[in-house]
Amino acid sequence: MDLPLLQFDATGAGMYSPSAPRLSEPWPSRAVMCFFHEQIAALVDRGAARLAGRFSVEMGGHGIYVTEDSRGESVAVFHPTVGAPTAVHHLERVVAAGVRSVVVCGGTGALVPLALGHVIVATGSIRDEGTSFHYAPAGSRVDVDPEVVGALTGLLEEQSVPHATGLTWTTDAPFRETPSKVAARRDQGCLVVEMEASALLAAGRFRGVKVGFLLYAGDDLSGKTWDMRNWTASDARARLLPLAIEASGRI
Ligand SMILES: O=P(O)(O)O[C@H]1O[C@H](CO)[C@@H](O)[C@H]1O
Ligand SMILES: O=c1cc[nH]c(=O)[nH]1
Repeated sequence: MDLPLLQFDATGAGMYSPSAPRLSEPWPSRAVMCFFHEQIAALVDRGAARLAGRFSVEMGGHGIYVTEDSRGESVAVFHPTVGAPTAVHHLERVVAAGVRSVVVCGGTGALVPLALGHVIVATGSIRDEGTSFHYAPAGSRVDVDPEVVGALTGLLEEQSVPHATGLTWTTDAPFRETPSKVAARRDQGCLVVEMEASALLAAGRFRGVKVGFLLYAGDDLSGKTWDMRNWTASDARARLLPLAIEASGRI
């Protein structure tokens, strides 16, 4: 089949390259991609993070914040918008700025019975999106670096945070999560579904950057019918952002 997505070009450089967003202070070498707008706002409200720059207006003009971990080291925090192409666009821009390790904290749909808010450390992802195919040869799966998984689970164990480890299904089309696809991904070993992980992993590897994921179980797709579980109000979000900030110094 003459599918353009199968024509990965391993050697070609892009005709143009990502540029670094300007910051009002030096760019940290670590970042947290946080999908929880309200938790970034809360961090700023309590004076723990400051606005230091913005992404371009075309990409939504999201703020780029700088905070510190428990050792006083700087970490950039930003929302990467929803979906693989724009998440990777934001990753490319921060890598151009010198970021070398990224922890993603986000929500997912549970494909297996998992309590709302249960934390999942992704060990890899099924590539059911298009963006990763521009960064890695065609294949069904991309794995997280086992050392990154170990660093994240180590932190969670230290802090007594119950968690599961396993695969995530990254889809471009959340409204096409059909019962048979859910069953097929579950049979492949996926615990959860989200929209960015495999693309971020492939792009991170292509650029030589470490990427890890602290996710939580949100809405429930493990039964016969979908249960929203009011998942975007889960208190896991407030717990995950500080853990991700700390974890970015461990991967
Ligand atoms: O709630 P967040 O963490 O954005 O993550 C999941 O939810 C969004 C889809 O509703 C996608 O971004 C998906 O990855
Ligand atoms: O991508 C996603 C995220 C949460 N829940 C879903 O069903 N899909």
